[in-house]
Amino acid sequence: MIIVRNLTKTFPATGQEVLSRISFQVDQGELVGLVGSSGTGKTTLLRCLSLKESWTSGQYIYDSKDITQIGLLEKWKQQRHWAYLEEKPALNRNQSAYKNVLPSYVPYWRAMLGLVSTDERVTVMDYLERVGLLDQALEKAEKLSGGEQQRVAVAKALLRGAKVIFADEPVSGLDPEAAENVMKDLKHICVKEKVTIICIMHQLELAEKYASRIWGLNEGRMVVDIAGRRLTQREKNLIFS
Ligand SMILES: Nc1ncnc2c1ncn2[C@@H]1O[C@H](COP(=O)(O)OP(=O)(O)OP(=O)(O)O)[C@@H](O)[C@H]1O
Repeated sequence: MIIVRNLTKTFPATGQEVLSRISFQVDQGELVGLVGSSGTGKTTLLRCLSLKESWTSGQYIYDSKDITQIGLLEKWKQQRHWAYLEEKPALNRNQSAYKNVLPSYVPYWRAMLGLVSTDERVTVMDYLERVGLLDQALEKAEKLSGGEQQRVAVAKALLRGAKVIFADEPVSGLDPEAAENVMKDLKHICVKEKVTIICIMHQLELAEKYASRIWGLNEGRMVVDIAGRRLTQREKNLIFS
């Protein structure tokens, strides 16, 4: 479970308060759709939650541990339970999906030398199957569609044992069908693997359809925090006005 109290972020260079006293609670296995107009602080919120960005103030509790009180080493260990999915996954385009995923499960040097046991190979293939990529496992990453590349990134996160995935617009740039498929995958993973996913979404309809929780940000404030469903016009006005 994640509990955040009064998260505030000011960038020292500009003095701009980008996030203002944001508080929420998220249970394990939730799929949170984070929506809001451009420049309202969605990426900054995701980066703060994944500790890629420092907090100006606030309290952060994850699995009953107060993250705001722990040292650098503990924070680094904590981050290993989390994965950050970029809009465009950083994959080795000349390597197969399988080889891209392998180092997330076995040490890099063993993956490079091919020193992989049958058990490890089966586990990696099993995870590729879970994200619907079994048939494309040996396909070079450059041959995979945008949606399939996102699935490779998800398989990597799952193999690393990620309990929380922060996804920065994972369906941006995908055609509508691919976007729906990625969202279905993410939803499936939340339910089956009990992974929590916090996902920036530009398409409100997808958030309404797939998210179990919707957060609306407006000028750095959380103006809507509701269970996933169609938003009322009033809620849309609060977020997008
Ligand atoms: N490193 C930084 N230093 C100073 N200001 C920043 C920095 N990063 C972001 N900002 C500012 O913070 C505000 C929120 O930016 P952010 O990228 O979080 O918004 P967003 O909602 O994700 O936007 P978009 O939907 O366009 O990606 C913007 O005004 C931006 O200029």
